[in-house]
Amino acid sequence: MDIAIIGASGFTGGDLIRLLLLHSKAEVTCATSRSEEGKPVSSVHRNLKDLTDIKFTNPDIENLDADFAFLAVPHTAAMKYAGQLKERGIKTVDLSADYRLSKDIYESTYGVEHTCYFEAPYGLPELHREVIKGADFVANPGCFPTGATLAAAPLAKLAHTIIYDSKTGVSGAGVNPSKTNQYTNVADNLTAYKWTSHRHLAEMRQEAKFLGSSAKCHFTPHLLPVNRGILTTAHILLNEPLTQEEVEKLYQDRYKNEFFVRLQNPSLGGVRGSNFCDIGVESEGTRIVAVSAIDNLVKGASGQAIQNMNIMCGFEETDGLRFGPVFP
Ligand SMILES: NC(=O)C1=CN([C@@H]2O[C@H](COP(=O)(O)OP(=O)(O)OC[C@H]3O[C@@H](n4cnc5c(N)ncnc54)[C@H](OP(=O)(O)O)[C@@H]3O)[C@@H](O)[C@H]2O)C=CC1
Ligand SMILES: CC(=O)N[C@@H](CCC(=O)OP(=O)(O)O)C(=O)O
Repeated sequence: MDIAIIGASGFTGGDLIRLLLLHSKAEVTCATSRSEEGKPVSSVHRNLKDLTDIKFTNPDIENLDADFAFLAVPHTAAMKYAGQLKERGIKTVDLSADYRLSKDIYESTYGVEHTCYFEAPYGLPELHREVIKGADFVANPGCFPTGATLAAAPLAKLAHTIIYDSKTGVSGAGVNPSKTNQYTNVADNLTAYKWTSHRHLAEMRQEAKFLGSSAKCHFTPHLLPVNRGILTTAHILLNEPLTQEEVEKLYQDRYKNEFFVRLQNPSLGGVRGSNFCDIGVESEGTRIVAVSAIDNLVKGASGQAIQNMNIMCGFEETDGLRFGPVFP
């Protein structure tokens, strides 16, 4: 199956190419970048030298010759390509935020008009696998909402409040340098940002609601001086207390058939480079602390996008993704 990656010179585009090298049925035949047009992919993604010989091209959906596409471009750019891909019948996973929310919530959260809106399944397979199966366009979740929602899902319905406290690696900010992600701000440092107003809160609330929860959700992200990974501590405040045994059973039951969710003490090093989400949970009666760890570029983006492609195309769900994290 021929794959096109729109926005292939960025961090998620690079990881899509790297991961798809391992896929048994997919081959990347088109990788776009406007700024790197004509250059070999491996001259930008140097980790891929001698592993791919394709060159960057300009995005041109009208003449695109591919069976499947990934949109790995910033939000608001994705909506410029999505309609055309749909019209051309090219199945697509969009890694941006453009199709994750309802139109009105998207517009109020992102402060822009959505010029090409249609509904798409929210691509968190552990919650939405059945609707992803029949879809031709899937909205890949945000990195923070992936780790946060998986951490709280087994208890969401029983909670009155959920507080997500996340620490993220810097690659979450994309490849372009900025004041926030420059070395002097990040190295040897730890800061909170968008303390009460991060745009991913809308996704977390949407998914809590989907799980039948009426809990109030809150979220504060922190920038950590590492390249990859998100560790989320979810404080789940319950109406009625649960024992440690009861809580563990709820998590085991919920995730017993989920290959990419592992119940063990989570750490960034324990999932780095892989599509796993590791979750640990501890009860303090009416306060349950659930901690999750993901690699933001893999389960938080490109790996989950391939997991969604596998489900959409009827492939083995773990194809291209069945490998261990890099540790130490
Ligand atoms: N980084 C992460 O951890 C995560 C990212 N995401 C989302 O995935 C998407 C990609 O993220 P990331 O790889 O980090 O972003 P980067 O900024 O690293 O890369 C963006 C890519 O999109 C291309 N691009 C930018 N603007 C346009 C445009 N208007 N039209 C066509 N191509 C464009 C760029 O190349 P060029 O400008 O040369 O064309 C580049 O290849 C974003 O929507 C991001 O929010 C989601 C989850 C996690
Ligand atoms: C460190 C950092 O800046 N992280 C980004 C993560 C967002 C992201 O990548 O998710 P989207 O797909 O919704 O853009 C942020 O906090 O905005």
